[in-house]
Amino acid sequence: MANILIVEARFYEHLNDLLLAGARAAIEEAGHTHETLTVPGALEAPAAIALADESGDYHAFVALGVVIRGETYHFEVVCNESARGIMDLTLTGLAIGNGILTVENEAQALARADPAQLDKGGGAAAAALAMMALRQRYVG
Ligand SMILES: Nc1c(NC[C@H](O)[C@H](O)[C@H](O)CO)[nH]c(=O)[nH]c1=O
Ligand SMILES: CC(=O)[C@@H](O)COP(=O)(O)O
Repeated sequence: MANILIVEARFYEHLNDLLLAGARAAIEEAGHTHETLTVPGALEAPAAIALADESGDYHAFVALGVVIRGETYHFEVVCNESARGIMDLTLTGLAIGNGILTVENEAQALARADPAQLDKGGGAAAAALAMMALRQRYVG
């Protein structure tokens, strides 16, 4: 049994609740345990994962959140830098599934966050578990 940390960037309460439900269901279905850490936004997710990894308590990580385009360039910064930060961590060997949605509007977010629809939270958890298995195979 593995212990998975879900790091949620809680910018939109109702959308994060859906993403969390999907991710938790996928982890429990696979027979693992999970904890949840909440940060203000997607830009804080990579650092939270890096800090939590220092504990040695987690076998994999799932990043969840929703970034919806506003009026300014900040959308690109939040999307690109959170994704880059997570990707950089994966390249150091961490097993991470990225479930941070980057969308144009709330309707797109809802369709993707809802476990009964596209279930991107569950998909991110599945990706984290797949990478954890890969890490266990090659690193031990
Ligand atoms: N606009 C969204 C943000 N913005 C906040 C940043 O992620 C960050 O918390 C802030 O710049 C302070 O460092 N975050 C989201 O997750 N989603 C958004 O739509
Ligand atoms: C993705 C964002 O950071 C966005 O919510 C910010 O909105 P705005 O660009 O209108 O300030």
